[in-house]
Amino acid sequence: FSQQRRQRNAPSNRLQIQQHQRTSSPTTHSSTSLSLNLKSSSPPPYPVRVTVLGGGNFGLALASVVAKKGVPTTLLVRSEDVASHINENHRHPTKMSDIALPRLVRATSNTKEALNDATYIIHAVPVQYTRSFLESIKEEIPPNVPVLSASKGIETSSLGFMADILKECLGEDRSYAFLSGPSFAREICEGVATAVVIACEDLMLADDLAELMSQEDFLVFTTKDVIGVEVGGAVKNVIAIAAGMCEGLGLGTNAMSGLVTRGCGEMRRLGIYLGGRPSTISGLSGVGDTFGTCFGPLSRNRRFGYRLGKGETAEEIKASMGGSEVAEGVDTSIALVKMIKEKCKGYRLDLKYPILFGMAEIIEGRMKPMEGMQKIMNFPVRMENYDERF
Ligand SMILES: NC(=O)C1=CN([C@@H]2O[C@H](COP(=O)(O)OP(=O)(O)OC[C@H]3O[C@@H](n4cnc5c(N)ncnc54)[C@H](O)[C@@H]3O)[C@@H](O)[C@H]2O)C=CC1
Ligand SMILES: O=C(CO)COP(=O)(O)O
Repeated sequence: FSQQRRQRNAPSNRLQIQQHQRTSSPTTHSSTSLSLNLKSSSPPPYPVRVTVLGGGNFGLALASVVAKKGVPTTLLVRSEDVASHINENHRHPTKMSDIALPRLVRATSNTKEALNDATYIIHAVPVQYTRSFLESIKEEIPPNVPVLSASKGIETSSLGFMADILKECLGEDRSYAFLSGPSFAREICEGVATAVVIACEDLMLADDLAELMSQEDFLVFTTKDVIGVEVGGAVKNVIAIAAGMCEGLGLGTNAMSGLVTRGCGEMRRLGIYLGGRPSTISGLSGVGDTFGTCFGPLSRNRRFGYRLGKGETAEEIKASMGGSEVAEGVDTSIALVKMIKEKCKGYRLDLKYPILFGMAEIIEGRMKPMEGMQKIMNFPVRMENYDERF
């Protein structure tokens, strides 16, 4: 990565970001919101420009984070009208439109203009659209520019994680990093304290990105465990659908807590099987994000599950969302089960991953939500943790 940075005329020393109190106030910070007041920093001491791919809620949030550090940030959106609206009004016309974006966020629908001088690219396009989107713009993406992905899930067509899709679309030689953790776009934009983790095999790049984004209210940890982080981000959305469904069915706190805990057990089992670390699964991107998504009010996946529990079908709910918002857990649930069958060896995988398999059946309409819950609850007596046997 140092070599890549030199190629982009940046100094080869690590980012030396001075820390001082932020002078500007967050955009629409409510007086009751918790701010950690930890730190703030000036922009990096050499020219950095960040391009964010994806004008959805999370693209807007991450563009705001970077711009608040004083870094010019370009948001690539698909519609020229949306770009003009953002540039004129400093807010998105429909997504979190009550929230003002920092002035350093500029939007464009012109791919070349967005990408030609990018130092870093942040990818926040939903997983299932990622491949076609990247294929359509990849000629304009300069070589060597590192990509930080913020998307969570598994592609239904390839059964790959974001790391696989990115390498297939943009090449094995480029550096990739992955941001995850409990981080709802709206709370980030409101300046409410948020902690995330950035995973990258190259810890120097993870550190640089963490320093680029860290500020008061946005705390960034790093790890080398890419697979652990990606498993957590994908599986927690499926667990969130299950948690929402539990609530929609009118089940209580005991049932929901039991289900979420057992779901985290399946996440841990899969993560370890695929080469992730148990500590990553119990960290921000695994259990941490599961807490936020299952028990907080903001999750779209949880809302999706709630409606399933109330009797709507997955197709009806998807149709009502109209493609303007994603609940990544829906497609990921189907992909997860196929991927487990393909990659994990063993007999009766459905007994090893009863919640993940059960949720896929419910989402595909092969089992009713209450039937699925009963199946999950009626398991024979066994030890709580399989690792206790060793
Ligand atoms: N919204 C949030 O709070 C968080 C979202 N994420 C992740 O970020 C990723 C992006 O999610 P959001 O920004 O919330 O999306 P969103 O639900 O706000 O919007 C979906 C976006 O997808 C874009 N889109 C639709 N069809 C497309 C296509 N064919 N090609 C390119 N783009 C297309 C639309 O422009 C739309 O803005 C997801 O993987 C999500 O799991 C991660 C953490 C928090
Ligand atoms: O990943 C998220 C928060 O960390 C967002 O979750 P939802 O997509 O369910 O809203």
